[in-house]
Amino acid sequence: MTPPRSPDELHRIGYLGPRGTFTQMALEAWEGAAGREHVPYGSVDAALSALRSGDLDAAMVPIENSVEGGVSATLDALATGDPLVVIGEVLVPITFVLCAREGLSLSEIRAVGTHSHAWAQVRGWMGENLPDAVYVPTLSTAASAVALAAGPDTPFDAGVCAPVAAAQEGLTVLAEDIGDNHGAVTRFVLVARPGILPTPTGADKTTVVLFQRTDHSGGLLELLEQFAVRGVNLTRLESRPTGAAMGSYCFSIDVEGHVADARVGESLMGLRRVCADVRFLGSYPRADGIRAQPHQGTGDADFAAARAWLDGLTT
Ligand SMILES: O=C(O)C(=O)Cc1ccccc1
Repeated sequence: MTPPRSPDELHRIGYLGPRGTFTQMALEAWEGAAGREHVPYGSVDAALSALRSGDLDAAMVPIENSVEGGVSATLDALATGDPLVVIGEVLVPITFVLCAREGLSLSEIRAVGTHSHAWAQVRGWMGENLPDAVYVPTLSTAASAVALAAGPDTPFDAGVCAPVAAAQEGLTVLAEDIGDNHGAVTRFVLVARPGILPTPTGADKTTVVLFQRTDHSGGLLELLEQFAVRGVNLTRLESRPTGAAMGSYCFSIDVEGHVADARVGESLMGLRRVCADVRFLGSYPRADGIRAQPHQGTGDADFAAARAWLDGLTT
């Protein structure tokens, strides 16, 4: 099976479903969404497995939230297993409603179902308005709405989801805009099998996962200085357990710039020398369009001039 080589060749795109999730909104907001098949999956792992096995050409998954931080299910699935690469990102503003089947009032709610990231973002509202409600995890926000609409046998009597999911399922909205942080934004990434490298735009990001050779003092500093000395700015840094042993961590990092930018490429070469493994997870245009401002001595021309100078010393 030949992997797609350009975004035009992506026909079947999966997403964390069902219909009405924030991830579906992200996929619809992606500039290349039109004219492709959008396929819902029950979990991030299911969508990424389908992508790895070739059932999908790409998948949209949540990766980071402005309030709750990284989405571990996605970070861990990308850090291990057959390689995948990020080819695009989308930012979605998040608004939650509390919904239930018709006829139920707020005071009758005993248990609330939703995605763990949604629960973390409405915890304050719940503490004030439903302090005794039990939390029941669901695989997505829309999954709670679909379950409520399907019948009375749910382990929860209300759900937290996007307004569109409550409307689609014909549920009653008991409270609107219940997020504790009204400016919350979630970042979603479009992931594909290796083979597609979006062209540099000047406003790009690169994602990598770094595995250290040994645990030693200054180990993280040693990794970060590969970026620092070349003027590469980090936009996200998270440590995640590798699962190999207690205390064994890898670092999941986003930086400004494209692997084709000399300062980023040279940083990755430096990391390749000092790390046990560097997993390249793609270079792609930034959703916010913010252009990198390389400082003096770190532009492509500076690296090329330094290389020409060195070549001149040895020829
Ligand atoms: O469950 C959803 O709707 C998702 O797309 C995942 C999610 C959950 C909470 C906030 C943002 C994204």
